[in-house]
Amino acid sequence: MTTNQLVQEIKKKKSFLCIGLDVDLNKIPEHLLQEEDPIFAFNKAIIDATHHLCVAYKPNTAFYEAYGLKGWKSLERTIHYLNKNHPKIFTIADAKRGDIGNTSTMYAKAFLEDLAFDSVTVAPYMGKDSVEPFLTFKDKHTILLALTSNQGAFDFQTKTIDGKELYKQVLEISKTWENSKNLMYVVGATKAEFLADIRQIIPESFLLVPGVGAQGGNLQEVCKYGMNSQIGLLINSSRGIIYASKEKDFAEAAAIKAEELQKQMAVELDCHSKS
Ligand SMILES: O=C(O)c1cc(=O)[nH]c(=O)n1[C@@H]1O[C@H](COP(=O)(O)O)[C@@H](O)[C@H]1O
Repeated sequence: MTTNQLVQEIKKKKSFLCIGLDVDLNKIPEHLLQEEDPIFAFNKAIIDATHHLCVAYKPNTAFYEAYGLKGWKSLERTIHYLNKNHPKIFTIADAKRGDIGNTSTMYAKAFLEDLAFDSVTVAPYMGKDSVEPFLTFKDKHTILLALTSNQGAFDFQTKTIDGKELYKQVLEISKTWENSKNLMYVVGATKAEFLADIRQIIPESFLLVPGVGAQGGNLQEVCKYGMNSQIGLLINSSRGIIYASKEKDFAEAAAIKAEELQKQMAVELDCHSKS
């Protein structure tokens, strides 16, 4: 999917919501455990109930890899279901990969070619040659970790090296890489106060912003400092939506939570279009 297509969908649905499909078998309704593939059954119900409210889904691959081959099969079924039934929805493999060049090429093939996600999250720590293989795929996107939502972000990312914070160097240096137009960046919603500075460096890029809901990030703050002329934001919530209920009404409860966020986003989009 191109960035333009994503922007069109955001405007059409009045939503820049990304729903995180982080499925934990201990947290899903018990009746689903009788299904042949409980993870896919859960995801399908969540997708069927929420697809009109969001523009992206983000399965975090850890939640699938944890269940071995069965988990990988559930991930494959989920992405196939999305690509077949909702081709205009942006898909993110949250895999946080990155390695020496030839290995990164294989990671990129796994997520962008074989599973056919629109994008994959990548760690920048190993540098240019570890990220560039992901950037060669046409109309696919590499979402680079810039300033993450967790407390550990202050261990390295905000440290000053050669007179500048490390996360700012990630943003500046990655902009110079080949096919950098295919880059998006992760900035945690819990770090909204950094967004004004971040927008100085990457005014045009899309940001994936996790951390609203369970981690306490504030949607309005993120919009105030993070929105650009093309909206430029995908705000993710995982647990806050998908585990709204552990009963048979889990999908309806998820839709209610998703709609709450979508409505707040519609207000932000209205204000933005008038300003
Ligand atoms: O790359 C991510 O998506 C990510 C980056 C980050 O800085 N913080 C963060 O929470 N995430 C992911 O976003 C999701 C957040 O989930 P909830 O806290 O349940 O909404 C999880 O899949 C995290 O792995």
